[in-house]
Amino acid sequence: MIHARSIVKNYNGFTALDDVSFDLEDSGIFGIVGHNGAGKTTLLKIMSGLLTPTSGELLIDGIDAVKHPDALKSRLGYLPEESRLYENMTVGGYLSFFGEIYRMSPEEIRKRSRDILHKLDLDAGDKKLGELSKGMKRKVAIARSLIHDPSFLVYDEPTSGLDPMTSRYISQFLRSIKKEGEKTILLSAHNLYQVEELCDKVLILQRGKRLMFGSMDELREKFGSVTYEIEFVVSDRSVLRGVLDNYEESGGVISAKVEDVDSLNDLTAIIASEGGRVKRIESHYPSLEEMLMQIGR
Ligand SMILES: Nc1ncnc2c1ncn2[C@@H]1O[C@H](COP(=O)(O)OP(=O)(O)OP(=O)(O)O)[C@@H](O)[C@H]1O
Repeated sequence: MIHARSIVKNYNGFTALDDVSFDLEDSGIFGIVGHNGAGKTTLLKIMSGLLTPTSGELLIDGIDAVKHPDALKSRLGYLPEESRLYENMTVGGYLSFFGEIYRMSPEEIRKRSRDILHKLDLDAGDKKLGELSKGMKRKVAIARSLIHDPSFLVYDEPTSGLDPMTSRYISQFLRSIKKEGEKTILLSAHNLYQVEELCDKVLILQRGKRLMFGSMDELREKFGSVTYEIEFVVSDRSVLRGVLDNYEESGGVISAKVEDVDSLNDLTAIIASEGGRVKRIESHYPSLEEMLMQIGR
């Protein structure tokens, strides 16, 4: 469905994207993450035909998006990081304006606007766009991206700057679109918990380069840093010397973090041989946030 090959983008000699490739075969939600300046917006703009890459190939649904970005237009719904709305228009007027650009009939526009606004739980009445709250404005921008029922959505930071309730609502809304199974959604986000929760695949960019790409499970595996939390009791703590140096104790129960499975096996063998008892072992997989913190800029 989407094939990106060796995408490079130079801005006046500065390389913002450096040889980025990936393939997406199915519908679903695909997240792009990375620190500030990693190249997320640049990649999303290229994906939506707003920016031409310096080199590289991009095929979306068989369309060459580098040579024929206009051919993508009717299939694409783009949500920029900050959308400027026409302050004096009403929500209905605004959606009609864009529906007409996509040559939709007044009836189609009315029906589609009603459905989308209902799904987004947005009832702005006759208020002008300039009078709406930030969350409502974001919902209007999302409604606009969907008015022509595109199959491919490119959302730059869809929930940035929104309160937790609105942000959650938009996440759920994206999940409901995903459930319908007809659209591919590409999004960038700094809210990494949201990305973990929503996205089928994640691309991690670091200074313009593809650092990792895959499902959360694949990323965790590649990262290879499962740690273990263990709670146990053992009467003679001196047996832990050299095996477990840092631990906490409360009410006779020792709790500790163990960095790998071999150390965990060594520790549980000692506990058993000393007549102790393991109360709990939990594996801890790194979150996307922990991965990005470890990766650094
Ligand atoms: N028009 C431009 N001219 C020159 N440099 C640019 C331009 N647009 C972006 N850049 C540079 O390209 C790099 C990537 O920018 P981009 O906006 O794609 O990053 P980002 O990952 O979206 O960042 P953020 O998370 O802060 O939004 C940055 O170093 C930025 O300064």
